[in-house]
Amino acid sequence: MGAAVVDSLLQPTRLLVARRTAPPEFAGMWEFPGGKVEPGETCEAALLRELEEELGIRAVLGSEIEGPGHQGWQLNAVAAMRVWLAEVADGEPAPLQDHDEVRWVLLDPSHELEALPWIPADRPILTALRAEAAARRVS
Ligand SMILES: Nc1nc2c([nH]c(=O)n2[C@H]2C[C@H](O)[C@@H](COP(=O)(O)OP(=O)(O)OP(=O)(O)O)O2)c(=O)[nH]1
Repeated sequence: MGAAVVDSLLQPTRLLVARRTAPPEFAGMWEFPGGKVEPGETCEAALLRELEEELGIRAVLGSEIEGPGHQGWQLNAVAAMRVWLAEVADGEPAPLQDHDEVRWVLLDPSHELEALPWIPADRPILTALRAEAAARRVS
């Protein structure tokens, strides 16, 4: 599962993005930090653990960005990923594991976000995230 770490769950304006170092077909591409559930873990606990291991942060989770399927967002023929909004509770995000760079980017306007070479399967998730952020924006 993945985390859409934003600057504020209440009024998200920036997203924390991470650049993968492996495997070769995804190295250099940007993604939502996260990873797989270990035996006996809930999805939420696994996500919090991955954020700590990968980025050195303690986070609080917000709502799930619901995907079209039961398992969330389809990544390829065999894998899917559920994604939660999250906010940093403690620590400064750093690329400790699996990534070589992390960056805060504006959700809207989206040029910077869209211009990054994302893992292609993540683009529909970005669209849903931006729609959620726009809905929360106080006008
Ligand atoms: N974490 C993550 N994985 C993604 C995203 N988009 C995407 O297609 N994937 C793919 C890449 C991998 O093939 C697969 C799972 O990656 P992963 O990072 O959770 O798993 P991993 O086996 O590399 O590492 P781990 O669970 O041991 O931390 O999902 C994304 O936004 N975040």
